[in-house]
Amino acid sequence: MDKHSILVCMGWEQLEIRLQKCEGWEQIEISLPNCSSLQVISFPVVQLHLNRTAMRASQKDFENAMNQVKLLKKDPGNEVKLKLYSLYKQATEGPCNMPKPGVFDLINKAKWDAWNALGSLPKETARQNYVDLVSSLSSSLESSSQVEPGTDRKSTGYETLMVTSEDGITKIMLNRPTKKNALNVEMYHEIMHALKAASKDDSAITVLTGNGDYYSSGNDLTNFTDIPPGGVEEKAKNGAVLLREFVGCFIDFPKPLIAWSMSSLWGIFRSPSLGYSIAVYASDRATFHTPFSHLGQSPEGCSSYTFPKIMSPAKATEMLVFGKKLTAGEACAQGLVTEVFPDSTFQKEVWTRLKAFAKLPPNAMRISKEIIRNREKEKLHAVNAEECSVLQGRWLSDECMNAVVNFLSRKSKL
Ligand SMILES: CCCCCCCCCCC/C=C/C(=O)SCCNC(=O)CCNC(=O)[C@H](O)C(C)(C)COP(=O)(O)OP(=O)(O)OC[C@H]1O[C@@H](n2cnc3c(N)ncnc32)[C@H](O)[C@@H]1OP(=O)(O)O
Repeated sequence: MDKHSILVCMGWEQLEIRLQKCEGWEQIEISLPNCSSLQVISFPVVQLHLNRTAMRASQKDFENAMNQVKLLKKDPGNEVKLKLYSLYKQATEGPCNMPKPGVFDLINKAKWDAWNALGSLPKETARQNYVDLVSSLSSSLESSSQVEPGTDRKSTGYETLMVTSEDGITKIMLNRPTKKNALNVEMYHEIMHALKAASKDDSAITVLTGNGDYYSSGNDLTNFTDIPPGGVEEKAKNGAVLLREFVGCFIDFPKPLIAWSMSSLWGIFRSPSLGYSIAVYASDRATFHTPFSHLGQSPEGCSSYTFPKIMSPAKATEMLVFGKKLTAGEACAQGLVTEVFPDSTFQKEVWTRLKAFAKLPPNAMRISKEIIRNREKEKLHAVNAEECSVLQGRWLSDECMNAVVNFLSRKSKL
């Protein structure tokens, strides 16, 4: 009996396949890396040949996969993009042949690390892995886009949120607790989607909150590391467009919006969710922090306009310019928070109030909100545009870059 062994890479796994001839059949033993037992499968010879041919991605498959990547509707995230980049480079140029970028060149260093980590992986295998990865991405993104646009996307339809509707209340909960609910680009888009859906659903009020010990730690600082081919200028421009649209959704949101904060709330999510909510409930252990200057940035979410109006200009300066952190009690005393409850009874107290509010006539609430906010809308959109334009410049500054590098290299925590 003839017996030989080959190693085949499928996706990220390496399989050992042993072949043995057996009267017109070939028997395959597949050894999986994390599995002690061997699986034995018998195929007719002809089928085996077909399968083995199918394992090798052709140049055409590779080119198709490259085109498919350009058509992906949803950002697959930095980690996947780095994998795609490294496999592409390995498949087209072989092992990493670039000098290692400097420590401050975050993006190119991440790319270099990813490519270098592939070592001497053969070009053909890298090509196959690239094709497999793109194919798995296309199918997972297709299945997530099968959700009907405009229909009520429940928790499972979102990657970064949990959205539920009951008792006339739509609850949008940020759901990246391991990252302290930092807002990555996907979360910005999903929040906008969830707000648009909530504005049309049959609930009377909408509640915003966060899962875990942080309501939100603000903008995900790794958003600054994923630089497109157009460079940092293009990144900053896209960031300003995204931020303007994001804040615009809060300005235009028609229903009563209630922020429910049991925990710390930082930066970007704090300004719109406090500035435009008609009520903000906080547990007595919640804190509120806008470290814009610490990060070399400037106010957003219309806070440069709404905070001095809600608080006093002097108190707003302490918060927005000097980054003073407020306790729930202080924020309540200054009008940013509606009411503070002891942590132990917070859920019960707030939920009781929300259920009662949700029974009020929804149209009356919507119209009342409109009349309170409408004459400010134009002004808010103008302030939003101005803040985004100033921030676009700040994102290109050394002050901002250094602050982000310090956080990412764990030199500073605010
Ligand atoms: C050009 C870019 C375009 C972008 C798109 C638009 C952007 C609009 C931006 C508008 C301006 C926004 C301003 C702000 O939001 S300012 C606020 C920014 N936030 C911060 O500075 C907070 C940073 N985080 C911390 O200081 C600490 O994490 C924190 C005190 C919040 C908690 O500390 P703790 O010790 O309890 O927990 P860890 O630090 O271990 O955190 C756990 C993991 O979570 C990650 N994390 C937390 N916060 C962030 C964040 N904001 N961005 C990225 N990652 C975050 C942290 O790294 C840990 O991850 P690992 O477990 O993987 O290490």
